[in-house]
Amino acid sequence: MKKIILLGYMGCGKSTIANKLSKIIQFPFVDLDEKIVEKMNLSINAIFEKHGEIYFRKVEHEVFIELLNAPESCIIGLGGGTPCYANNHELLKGDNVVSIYLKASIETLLNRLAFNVSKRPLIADKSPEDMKEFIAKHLFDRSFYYNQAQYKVVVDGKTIDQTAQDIVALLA
Ligand SMILES: Nc1ncnc2c1ncn2[C@@H]1O[C@H](COP(=O)(O)OP(=O)(O)OP(=O)(O)O)[C@@H](O)[C@H]1O
Ligand SMILES: O=C(O)C1=C[C@@H](O)[C@@H](O)[C@H](O)C1
Ligand SMILES: [Mg+2]
Repeated sequence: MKKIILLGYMGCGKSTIANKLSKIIQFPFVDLDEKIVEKMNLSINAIFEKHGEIYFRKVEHEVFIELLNAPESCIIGLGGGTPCYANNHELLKGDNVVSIYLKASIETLLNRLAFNVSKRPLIADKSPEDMKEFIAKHLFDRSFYYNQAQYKVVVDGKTIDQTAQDIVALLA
């Protein structure tokens, strides 16, 4: 049983790359955010609105543990904040775990998030002018946790296929 964990900031491409990788290595892909939505029967936005972020982080931790303990091999796409709360970063080095930080520059993140903020409650209210500064600070705060991953793959300027192939090479 092997768990391949993709982590990184919102918009770095965790879900997109995990979907691609899943087709190449024939491991199922499980998206932690989607599992949380399924379990709570609420959107991520609605969980934040109704219950608040602290509650979201508690559920996120529980669902992450459930996925790690599931018997089958799979690719797990974490939420952008998962490694930064509830000591989840300590779970990135466990037995049978391969954790990979998809590292994106602020410019790449801005481009990829530009038309996609509404489903991401932490940035939904940011104006385009404020976004760059917010991401720069947030990424700085979170980098310590992201850097706890076993591997780092830089995604800037790469196609989805190239990043997926970089990961395949790591896993070989
Ligand atoms: N080369 C690329 N690699 C990955 N994603 C890309 C690439 N080029 C464009 N994208 C786009 O970037 C956007 C963000 O990707 P994605 O939703 O997979 O990020 P994420 O890390 O899962 O974000 P979140 O943490 O918010 O779930 C998507 O719209 C995706 O299509
Ligand atoms: O970066 C974050 O803290 C988040 C990222 C998303 O994947 C969701 O897990 C949620 O919107 C919080
Ligand atoms: Mg995602």
